[in-house]
Amino acid sequence: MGGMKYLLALDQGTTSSRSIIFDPQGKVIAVAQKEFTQHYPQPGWVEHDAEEIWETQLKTAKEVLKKAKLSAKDISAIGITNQRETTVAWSKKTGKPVAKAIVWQDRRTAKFCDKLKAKGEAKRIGAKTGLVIDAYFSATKMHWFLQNVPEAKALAKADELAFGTIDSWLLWKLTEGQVHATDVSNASRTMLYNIGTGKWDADLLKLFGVSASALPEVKPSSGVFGETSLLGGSIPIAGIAGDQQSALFGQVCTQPGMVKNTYGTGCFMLMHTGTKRIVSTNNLLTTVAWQLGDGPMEYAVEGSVFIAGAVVQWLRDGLGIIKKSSDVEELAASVPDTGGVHVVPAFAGLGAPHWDQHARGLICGMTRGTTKAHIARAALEGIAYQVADILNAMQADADMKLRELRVDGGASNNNLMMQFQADILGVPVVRPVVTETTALGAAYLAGLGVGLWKSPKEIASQWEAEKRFKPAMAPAKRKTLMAGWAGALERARSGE
Ligand SMILES: Nc1ncnc2c1ncn2[C@@H]1O[C@H](COP(=O)(O)OP(=O)(O)O)[C@@H](O)[C@H]1O
Ligand SMILES: O=P(O)(O)OC[C@H](O)CO
Repeated sequence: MGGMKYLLALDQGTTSSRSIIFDPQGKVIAVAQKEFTQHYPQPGWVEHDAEEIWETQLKTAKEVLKKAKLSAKDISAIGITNQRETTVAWSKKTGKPVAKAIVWQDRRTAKFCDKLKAKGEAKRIGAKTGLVIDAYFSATKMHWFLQNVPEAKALAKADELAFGTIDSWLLWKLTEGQVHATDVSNASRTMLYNIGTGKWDADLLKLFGVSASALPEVKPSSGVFGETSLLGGSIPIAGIAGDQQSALFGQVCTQPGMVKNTYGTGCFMLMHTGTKRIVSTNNLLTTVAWQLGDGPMEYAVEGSVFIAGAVVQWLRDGLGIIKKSSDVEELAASVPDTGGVHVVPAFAGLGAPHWDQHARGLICGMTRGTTKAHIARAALEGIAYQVADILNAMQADADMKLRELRVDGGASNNNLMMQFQADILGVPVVRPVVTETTALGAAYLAGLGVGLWKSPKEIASQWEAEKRFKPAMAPAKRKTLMAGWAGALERARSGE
């Protein structure tokens, strides 16, 4: 493949490490993927071995080059995109992690979060970071390391401790300990970064006991971070973004008001708001979308649903009513509606816009005629209703009506669910040809970082729709169904 240069995206997700090579037209050339171990040492705890993350990531990067029959000299730049918030603590001297990484889903700091809320910290933290107080974000995880891991405490005292989200950890390993940096989008998920000033916030560092010297340098999402020589030649690392922001970029939602929703294990909906920082009055998060080179900081509002595709896994593994995830569509389509059944998949509490840590899942509205098909259909609709709650909150925050919703992620392949989503939203749902949008976003950022393109405008024409789902439900029916969902949701809530 002489002459042409390619982009390599490293997509480090919650359950697997992936590497994808794209050509300059944004077409996938090759993919390599490796799952890694999830550690659940106690109820509510979720950990990853940072060394295993690095090893699987490096392996897939080498493998994807082999598959594509390319070498380092054929790659213009590397882009990193990652599961967000997950926190690694390591020694700057030895480069070794002091403990397992604490994953974004880990709830061990929920009590500490309750204390912070009781102390009335929500307003100050919200104003500085755009986040709500929740165990989800990195700051309380860093605090936990400092309180509970003696080596972290000792290294912090000697000024030899490094903290980082997964992007920083991979960058450190790729540059063999030369670069300790992160990008603005990942920094914005730590709860230590002031998204207005663009700096680590001194008050918050004090509140969580973290010293600035342990934190990575914050840089634009696109631009050269460093170089790696581990793939058989020197390659610049020129783009970094958290996976949801990266998917927003890969969906080319680069104009204010454009929205994407990713249907994976959970759902993450982001609306680009340009250089304007919208403060949600409906319990959504304000987050940094990206910063391109020396351009301005761009923002997004975000709603996160903790359980989406995971409810389909539960139908498969918990109830055993389907063999594989994709079977759910045929089963659900075998009945014309749910027969009044609702499934509220609040297995891990409720995320945005409800933020109820203690809510639990339920199935309601069953009659003697209810079958597994009704339950399967209601489970899919339960995903779509949660997304509708978020979009309604977003439209209220931005005071606008959405023109179309761009979708991606494994569960977006479900046509029945996508049609119901369009129906219940009253907004067209559009699925692109390239659904590897997370990795594509990182490739785009890296390409911009080395000047392969001059601006996102040059990339916009690469986005192409594969299927468009048009809303076909009468508004009165939509209203009745949404009211039914609201009733079910109320029953699932903890009353906290
Ligand atoms: N056809 C389908 N219908 C509904 N859900 C599906 C379908 N195919 C896959 N899923 C769900 O999508 C999720 C996998 O999507 P993926 O984007 O790979 O997730 P993640 O990146 O969070 O691991 C799983 O939870 C799976 O149950
Ligand atoms: O790794 P994913 O795709 O499940 O995404 C995780 C999110 O970034 C968590 O905020």
